[in-house]
Amino acid sequence: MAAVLRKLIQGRLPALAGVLCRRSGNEGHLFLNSSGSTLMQPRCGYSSPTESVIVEMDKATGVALLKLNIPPVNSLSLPLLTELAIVLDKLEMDKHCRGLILTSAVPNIFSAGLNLFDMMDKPNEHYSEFWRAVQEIWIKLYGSSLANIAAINGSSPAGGCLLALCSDYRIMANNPHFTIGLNETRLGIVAPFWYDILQWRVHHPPPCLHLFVMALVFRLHVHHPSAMTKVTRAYSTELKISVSYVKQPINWRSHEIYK
Ligand SMILES: CC/C=C\CCC/C=C/C(=O)SCCNC(=O)CCNC(=O)[C@H](O)C(C)(C)COP(=O)(O)OP(=O)(O)OC[C@H]1O[C@@H](n2cnc3c(N)ncnc32)[C@H](O)[C@@H]1OP(=O)(O)O
Repeated sequence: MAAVLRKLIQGRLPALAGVLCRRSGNEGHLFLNSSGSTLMQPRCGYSSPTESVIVEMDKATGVALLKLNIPPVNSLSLPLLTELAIVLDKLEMDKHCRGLILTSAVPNIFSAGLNLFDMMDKPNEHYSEFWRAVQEIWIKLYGSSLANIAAINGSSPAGGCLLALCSDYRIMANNPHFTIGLNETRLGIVAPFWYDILQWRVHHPPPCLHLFVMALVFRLHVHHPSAMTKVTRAYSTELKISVSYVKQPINWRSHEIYK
């Protein structure tokens, strides 16, 4: 580990971090894994062929539990990012799925962030594909129509922190040995500008909280229609504003950047 970090710090890391790659438009691969075989034979709903993302679907609640399962540290390699993207697409299209919880099957580690070996000594084409895959995960998780929660059950530096920030809610195990944050700046990696957007959302939670409150209001409305009609009307405008904040990076204006 130390040797890898030293090599990166010595400046051999290609200055590709933060470069946003254009989408290649090859979304046709969505239901194939990186080697081209079909994906996700049913196992509690879904599973990825290499089990690098374990999916346990609770049919009663419609909540899918996604466990990253690439020991030793769940580093986000191109194959893992690709499989995760495919699983997310599949869940998004499952009309029984209402939400997902992203966690880790590896003890004490949520994710070590981007795979350092995917960022060194590779041809330029690889870097393009890799950063496109990173960006895709951001778009898919943050832009998901499913409620998503990160259950951070271990250390989660850099890109691991990204996964957590992409979720609607974050819950982290209370363990002083678990770390989270942006250590990648020490390696000279500049997080892309959209990372700021994610941080902004976490540091400015009112819209998200507001949505939560609104969900409760609507629920009350269903059970006590007469009492709640006025309240619901009063909040409906606010709700629209909140939704636009919460899903801000995927509105037409910002989405255009990634076409
Ligand atoms: C931020 C999001 C926005 C945009 C993306 C751009 C910015 C993001 C950049 C990144 O994500 S860069 C990656 C930064 N990540 C790190 O620097 C993590 C470094 N790793 C650690 O801090 C620790 O390994 C640990 C995750 C806390 C786990 O510690 P532990 O003591 O349990 O394990 P150990 O250090 O012995 O590692 C075991 C094994 O795993 C290999 N390893 C660790 N991290 C990575 C990694 N990111 N990529 C590839 N491989 C990794 C490590 O080399 C060891 O392998 P070995 O046994 O063969 O030596």
